[in-house]
Amino acid sequence: MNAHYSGPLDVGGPVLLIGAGKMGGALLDGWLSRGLDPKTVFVIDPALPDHAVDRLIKAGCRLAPQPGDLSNPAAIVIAVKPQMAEGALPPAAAFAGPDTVAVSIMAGTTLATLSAGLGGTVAIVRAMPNTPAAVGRGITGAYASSGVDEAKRARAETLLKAVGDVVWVPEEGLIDAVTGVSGSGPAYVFLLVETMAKAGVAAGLPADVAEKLARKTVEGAGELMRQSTDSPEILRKNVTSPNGTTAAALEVLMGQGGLEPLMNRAVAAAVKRAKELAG
Ligand SMILES: NC(=O)C1=CN([C@@H]2O[C@H](COP(=O)(O)OP(=O)(O)OC[C@H]3O[C@@H](n4cnc5c(N)ncnc54)[C@H](O)[C@@H]3O)[C@@H](O)[C@H]2O)C=CC1
Ligand SMILES: O=C(O)[C@@H]1CCC=N1
Repeated sequence: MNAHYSGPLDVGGPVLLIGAGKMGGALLDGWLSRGLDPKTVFVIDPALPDHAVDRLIKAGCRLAPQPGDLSNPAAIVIAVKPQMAEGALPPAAAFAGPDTVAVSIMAGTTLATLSAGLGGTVAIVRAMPNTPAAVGRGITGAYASSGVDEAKRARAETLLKAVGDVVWVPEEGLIDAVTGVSGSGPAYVFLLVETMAKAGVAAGLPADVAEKLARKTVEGAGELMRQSTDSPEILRKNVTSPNGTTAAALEVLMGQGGLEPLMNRAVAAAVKRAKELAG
């Protein structure tokens, strides 16, 4: 649970969510579980499956607002795929007003594109959350454009903190680096579990045992890191007996062609793709 938030969530006005898929849905769940009044939450998502629509209606959110239902909301959160931005920006522009902060979580989509699509006058925050947001343990990197005043920045932060922690970056371009490290990062960790399990099978373990060992190792190591004040480097050294088994494994992982150059290439590829998505 996020330690930085207390009291029912309130951003002083309605919130419009455009795109309620994996990330938009996780944000929405976070807002509602933190006490945001569902009657103040409007959702536009024309392709939501029926069960998701039913859930939103049961929760008390308002779907597919028409002009007249909503204007000048406190926040508009845009959570569609970057390739779908063209369809999402016109409704956002239609509902936005002088008091609105627009928060885009779309990878790659630049402030220039967002600003053009929103009519040039809307205050915009670019944010990059990650999927642990679904369990309130996300990390979001955010950048506020020059038109975002303190109150709007705080409002964006309140919405993003409902699903975890927030760090602000000083330049828009750094959002691509955030995407490469933490936005996409959960996939790297899940791949680590998959590959550890496969290596366990190669070492002779039954598949279910190997998966359990790999999964619980990453869960436990993550929790240990969370609860500890030691750096990841110290925690690693604590596992590593001189001349022992871990040292033997780390010689491979930390040697030439090991994890560091591989991770550098992986993150660089994600950053490059984010820039390509910008068009
Ligand atoms: N999945 C992830 O790990 C992360 C995703 N993101 C960003 O979040 C955004 C959404 O990604 P996901 O939630 O994974 O995708 P998703 O496909 O689960 O959700 C996108 C939703 O947008 C809806 N949609 C499409 N066109 C629309 C329109 N014109 N108006 C309203 N709704 C529309 C779709 O029906 C769908 O429910 C992307 O831009 C992605 O870059 C950011 C951080 C992490
Ligand atoms: O893969 C993607 O493009 C999105 C952005 C970060 C995580 N998922």
